[in-house]
Amino acid sequence: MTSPVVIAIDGPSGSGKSSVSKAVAARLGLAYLDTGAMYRAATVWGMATADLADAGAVTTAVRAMPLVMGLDPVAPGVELDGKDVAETIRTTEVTTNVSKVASNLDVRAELKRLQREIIDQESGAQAVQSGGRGIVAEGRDITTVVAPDADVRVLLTASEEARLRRRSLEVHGADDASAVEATKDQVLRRDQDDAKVTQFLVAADGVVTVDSSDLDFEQTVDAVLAVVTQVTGRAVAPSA
Ligand SMILES: Nc1ncnc2c1ncn2[C@@H]1O[C@H](COP(=O)(O)OP(=O)(O)O)[C@@H](O)[C@H]1O
Ligand SMILES: Nc1ccn([C@H]2C[C@H](O)[C@@H](COP(=O)(O)OP(=O)(O)O)O2)c(=O)n1
Repeated sequence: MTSPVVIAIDGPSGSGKSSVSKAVAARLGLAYLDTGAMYRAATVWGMATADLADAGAVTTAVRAMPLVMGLDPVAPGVELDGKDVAETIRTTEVTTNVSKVASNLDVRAELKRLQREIIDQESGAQAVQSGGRGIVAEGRDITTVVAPDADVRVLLTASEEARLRRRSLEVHGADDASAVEATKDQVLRRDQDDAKVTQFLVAADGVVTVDSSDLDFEQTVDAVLAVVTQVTGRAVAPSA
């Protein structure tokens, strides 16, 4: 039996972190943690119970946030106060506001603590006992701050053009000039704001860069799986 593995994946908006990480976790039979979903849930909770302009009140709210993260890569799920908020956390209003909450360093400390707890639970002694195989965690600071000791660390990048086109297709169902323009705030402005508190544009020492600009989705998943095999020696089961 192989010991549990921790795979950390960071990258900018639209680089494919969430979709690729889910596919990698599913292929390897690992748990999946979407840390961006935790910042989004913190934003929903902050908007519902505090004033987002009041950093102290948001911190207090997030410390008491009744959040449950689903770790199944096929159906991850996010629950806040017993309610499924998987769709709410992806609304434009939340996307527009999330960087405000993510730039609060006390909120970051609290979410990092929760993220480490989940990663330990899926990769530590408890996981070995329960037959857990490990976890893929993705976000902006997983390779550098949350899990710098991860077995595999990947920075997933893509050109600005490719990222805008993908997000535009996803959100507006089109990638013509006006759809791409309407996506810029969600991608470029947000990356600019996020880059003030996290370092996800350049790979840190020991982090392998996978550039997906000219790869399709399956090729990107294969490229990340190849890094996993190269770094850990784990063979990847062929897809069904
Ligand atoms: N290599 C790729 N080629 C084309 N489209 C991709 C690729 N990787 C991801 N996508 C698509 O781009 C969109 C954004 O991907 P997502 O995983 O949400 O990015 P991120 O989590 O980095 O913001 C999704 O619709 C996804 O299916
Ligand atoms: N580890 C993380 C993950 C996300 N964030 C912040 C930055 C992002 O704007 C938000 C939402 O992250 P998410 O991964 O859902 O963003 P995408 O829309 O997939 O690009 O959370 C962070 O600061 N640190």
